[in-house]
Amino acid sequence: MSSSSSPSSSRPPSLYIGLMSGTSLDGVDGVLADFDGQAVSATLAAAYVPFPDHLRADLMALQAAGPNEIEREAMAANALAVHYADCVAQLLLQSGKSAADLRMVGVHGQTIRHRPELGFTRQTNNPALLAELTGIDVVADFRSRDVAAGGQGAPLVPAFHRAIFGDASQSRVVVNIGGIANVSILPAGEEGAYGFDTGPGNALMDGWIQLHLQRSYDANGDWGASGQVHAGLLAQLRDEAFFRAAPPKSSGRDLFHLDWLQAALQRSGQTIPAPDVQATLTMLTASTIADAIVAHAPDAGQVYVCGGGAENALLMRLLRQQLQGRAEVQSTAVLGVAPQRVEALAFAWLARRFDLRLPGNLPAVTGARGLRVLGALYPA
Ligand SMILES: Nc1ncnc2c1ncn2[C@@H]1O[C@H](COP(=O)(O)OP(=O)(O)OP(=O)(O)O)[C@@H](O)[C@H]1O
Ligand SMILES: CC(=O)N[C@H]1[C@@H]2OC[C@@H](O2)[C@@H](O)[C@@H]1O[C@H](C)C(=O)O
Repeated sequence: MSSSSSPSSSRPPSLYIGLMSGTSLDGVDGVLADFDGQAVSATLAAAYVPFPDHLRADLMALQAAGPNEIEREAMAANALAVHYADCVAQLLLQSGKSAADLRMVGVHGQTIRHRPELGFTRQTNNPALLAELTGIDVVADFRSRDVAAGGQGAPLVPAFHRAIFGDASQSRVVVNIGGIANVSILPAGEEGAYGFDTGPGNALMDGWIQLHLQRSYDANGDWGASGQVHAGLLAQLRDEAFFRAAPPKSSGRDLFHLDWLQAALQRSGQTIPAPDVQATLTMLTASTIADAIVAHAPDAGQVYVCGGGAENALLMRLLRQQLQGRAEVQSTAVLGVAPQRVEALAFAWLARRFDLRLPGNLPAVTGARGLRVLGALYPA
């Protein structure tokens, strides 16, 4: 991938925006990318719009059952669309493009419930409002069709990781550490990409530091680094059926939330200092990712990390420690894509797939009955 100027005017518009707001609930990451055929040819702009505290709190409250949910969800969806539109405006400004130059916006929405075993996953959003506010065609709801075909609807990024990070001669693993973590296993060559959610990424660490220090995340992992990993608590946390389950598997805040942690703390029967709990949660994320790699990609020598977790120095150190002698662990930045841009770029890529009516899922990853075109169109 390279950075380049505007596309040739002799070919049809090939500019897409991807917007991702993930399980961390921190805000929306956006990119504006150009495509050549099916492949990303350049990223022209990147932007991040943080959510205000009240929207974050409203979205957090929607992760579990509560009163008047329908209205609260609808209002949160409207507020989200306004922030998405703000992100689109920033991307247009940065790149010097106008809405008319754009082909589509691919927007993930905000996961507020993920229950594929019940036949649904819900990414709340108001794509009609986003189309109205931006004047650009919007593609949304990328997960439902895969779930309708019997799949998990997640993770979706392995197909994109294969397209952008796959290598002809080297086996690679890409790890996305957002609120939840997922791995993509990319054997050398074009075939056989595989992947699944490994469990918590930053979500529990974020929740714990918020509870104790009222900070939204543990910058650099400094607070965790001031504590000691508690072996007993780590064992309690790792004794979760999800970690032992065979793929296909996906997860969310439906399972990994603060009450899940509090229950394990109670079972441990001890009062553990808060920084030690943070150190233990960081080790939980690192060790469950490493276990997944060792079990499913023992020969992959190169591990590339993306998502906000790549910024957590303690987490990266623990992951390197866990994989020492097996794999080199680096950020996707060394492959030319900043770690915080990867997921947003994935949704620009999924919008392009939709536009070309090409499948976006990998049945081997999600467990769907077959390849499916993902997304629904809201014309400008
Ligand atoms: N400097 C930093 N130090 C430590 N952690 C960081 C730093 N910057 C970001 N993070 C972590 O990354 C998180 C955001 O990551 P990201 O944007 O990948 O999440 P997301 O889009 O919600 O992901 P997903 O959809 O994959 O769950 C923050 O909540 C925080 O925990
Ligand atoms: C249901 C849902 O929103 N899942 C997210 C979440 O965040 C990380 C992990 O869990 C992954 O399964 C997925 O996101 C990425 C973008 C994916 O679909 O690949």
